Amino acid sequence: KKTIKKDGEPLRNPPNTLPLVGNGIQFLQSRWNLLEWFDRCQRQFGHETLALTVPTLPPGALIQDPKNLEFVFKHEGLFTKGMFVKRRSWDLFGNGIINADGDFWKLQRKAGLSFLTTANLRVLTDVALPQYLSESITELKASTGGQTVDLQHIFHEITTKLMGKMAYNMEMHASDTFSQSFDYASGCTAKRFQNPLWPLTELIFGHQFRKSVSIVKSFGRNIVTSAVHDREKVSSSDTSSSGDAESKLDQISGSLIQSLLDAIGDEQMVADAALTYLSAGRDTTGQALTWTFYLLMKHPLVVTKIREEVQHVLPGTEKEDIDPIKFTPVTMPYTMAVFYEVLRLYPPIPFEIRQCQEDAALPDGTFLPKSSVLVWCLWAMQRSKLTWGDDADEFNPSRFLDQNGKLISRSASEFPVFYGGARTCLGRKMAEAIAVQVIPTMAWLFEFQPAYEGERKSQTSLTLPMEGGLPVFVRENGNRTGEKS
Ligand code: HEM
Repeated sequence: KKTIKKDGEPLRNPPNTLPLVGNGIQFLQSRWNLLEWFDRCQRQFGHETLALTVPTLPPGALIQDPKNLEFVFKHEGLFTKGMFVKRRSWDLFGNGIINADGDFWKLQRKAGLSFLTTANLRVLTDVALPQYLSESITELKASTGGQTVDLQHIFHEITTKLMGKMAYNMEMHASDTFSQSFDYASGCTAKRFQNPLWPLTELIFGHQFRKSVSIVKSFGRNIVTSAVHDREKVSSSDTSSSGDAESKLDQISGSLIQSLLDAIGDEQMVADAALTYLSAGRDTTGQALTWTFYLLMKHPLVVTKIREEVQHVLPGTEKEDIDPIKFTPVTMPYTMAVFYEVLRLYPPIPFEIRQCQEDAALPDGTFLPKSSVLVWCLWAMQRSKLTWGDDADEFNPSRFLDQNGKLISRSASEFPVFYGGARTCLGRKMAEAIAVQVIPTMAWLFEFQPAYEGERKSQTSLTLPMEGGLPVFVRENGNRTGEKS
């Protein structure tokens, strides 16, 4: 029987590997402890590839070297999600793009590309986002009387409304039953990757999970029904429009679901695809904004610099004059650097798993037999001093800027937050467009103070939601000069 080897020898084991159970007990820990354990692996072993063993599961390897990751990105067909990932995430995502390979993946990717066009992103930045941002600002202004506000909810609401309207032509909210059921189901799906006995555990404790999945699936069917209804309405009505901002948004609303219906046809599969896009688009971005403000509250000098950038782009701006449309990745390099630095330390997708479809050899000489499982932990890799220097643990947005203040781009293998190669994230530009408007607008208008003590952690999920949200006190920022108050 072939085994994972390097230079004819088994790989070294990570810390806390036990006889018989290998890393099985380790994986049963909470998400937060697991992230810390992966971080210990990179601190102790650098870029070395390590063995991961869990009884009953295929042999695994933990890769930590960007060179190995580059190889994985270049050989998408060799390292796919495979049955290991699909079996665990099937209930939630079915045939959705995150789970799909081959032609069905291509169809969904093509539909996504026709949704995320430059013209549609322009409607997002010029019409939809300013509108939803302004609704959140109104809510925050109404909360300056000393009550606590959950910023994670505020950001989740912005991204939910955006995806709901633009992708599906539906009004969606972060507090919808669907959203809560999805969060619960996502947590249970993540636990399946940590617990080899999940089929048994769910047989006994899986009632709530099954209920949540059923609510999520029924919501997916609603999205499709509503899209089919929209189609019938459009074909029987006059489609001429005035060309004003509101009608531009109406024209493109639902373009993702319509492209999916065109490309796939089968309504159950379209529902799976729609739910997957919804999760990919709104959760990641909402969470990234939440961690951004968590870090900004700890780093007031960074807030000052963001405000200076606002002043530079909008000179003479007064209290209520802020025009977020002017904030773009080109005009706001410092804000972009802040966003990238947050993504480095708090990657919304903190782990990745792939399965070898054939025997393979990594650039560092590791041999992987067919069906082996390959794991990398972005959370840990992006804290590596070998890749990011001695200050890798510090929040330092300047590492993404050159001497002239221009953004430095890092290779996908060193900075894999948006993945790399053929399956690189389709929504990167959308996420950046949202971040570059939301961060400076909120930082300019408000002062946030923590309404919690200690550190915030992530709850177990497929992405990186903050456990318990981000409760803050809000007050309006009286000082618009960009200087520290
Ligand atoms: C900060 C925000 C975001 C981050 C960090 C992020 C990260 C990622 C990562 C790591 C993957 C690869 C996942 C995997 O296959 O295991 C991915 C895929 C994907 N992302 Fe994003 N994403 C973000 C925002 C968005 C947005 C706004 C959209 C818009 C709809 C989006 C759409 C997608 C899609 C469709 C895929 C699947 C691509 C494929 O398999 O070909 N993402 N993203």
